[in-house]
Amino acid sequence: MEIPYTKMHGLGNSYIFLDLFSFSVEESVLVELAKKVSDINTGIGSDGLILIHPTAAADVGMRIFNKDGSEGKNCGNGLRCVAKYAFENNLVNKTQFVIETRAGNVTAEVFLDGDVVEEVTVDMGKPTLNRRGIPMLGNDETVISEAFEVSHHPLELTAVSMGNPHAVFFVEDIDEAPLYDLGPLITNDERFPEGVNVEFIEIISETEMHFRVWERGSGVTQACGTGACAAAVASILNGYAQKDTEICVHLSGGDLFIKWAADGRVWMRGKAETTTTGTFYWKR
Ligand SMILES: N[C@H](CCC[C@H](N)C(=O)O)C(=O)O
Repeated sequence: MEIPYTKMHGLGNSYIFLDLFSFSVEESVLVELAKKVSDINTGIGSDGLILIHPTAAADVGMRIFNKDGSEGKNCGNGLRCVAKYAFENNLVNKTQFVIETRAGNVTAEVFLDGDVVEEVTVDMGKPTLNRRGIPMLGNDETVISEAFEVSHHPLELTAVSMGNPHAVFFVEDIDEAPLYDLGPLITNDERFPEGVNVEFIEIISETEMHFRVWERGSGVTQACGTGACAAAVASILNGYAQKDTEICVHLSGGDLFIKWAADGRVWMRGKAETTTTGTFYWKR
């Protein structure tokens, strides 16, 4: 099977993109294909697979599959790449358009340098904060700096969904964050029935933070756009930052700018880059 693809990344969070406006792939092979293309040795190498597909519900649709083949419902870095791809490949003929995700529709706006998309802003919509909406076991309250012990480590959890679940923890020193020790335990913790993306945050100021992530289904990645949104929301919920102010989130792969507006909607601004295009020869 010869599969045309484009590899793109948002701050080093890379995906293999398939353009289903001009190519079709069977639903039944997607999980296996996501694992295959993500593998650096026998595939292409990425944090997962993203489909850009036609949809009656929006200008373009996006589906994201993690490195382990599991399907996520949203992907901030992926959305900025989809917006860049859609504009540069004439899937849309405007600079502001709607992208359908499994978590609902979002609006993206591309900003050009010549005829190349340099930066993308996405209105990510409103976060979900009640436990059942995360989803997380327990009463249907919000989870803000709640005691959360894992493997005898006492932590304080703030839970936020951006259409996908995030467990946010604040640490004094980001370089001491227990990302590799506790990330894999928390992501599969039974208190999160659908698993969870795990973020460790070091607050620098009201408008700046350091950020590391263990992603559900992909492990440690260079960046996570929905995670950065969740981190900004969590920092405001805990009184470390303010609404209506752009917060610079320093991820391993670069900076994202997040604002939780007074109307409750979360805005994400950042770059998206094309790495390469090619053909993946898949011997099933
Ligand atoms: N890297 C993505 C998030 C992937 C989320 C996925 N790991 C899941 O929710 O299962 C981002 O930039 O938002």
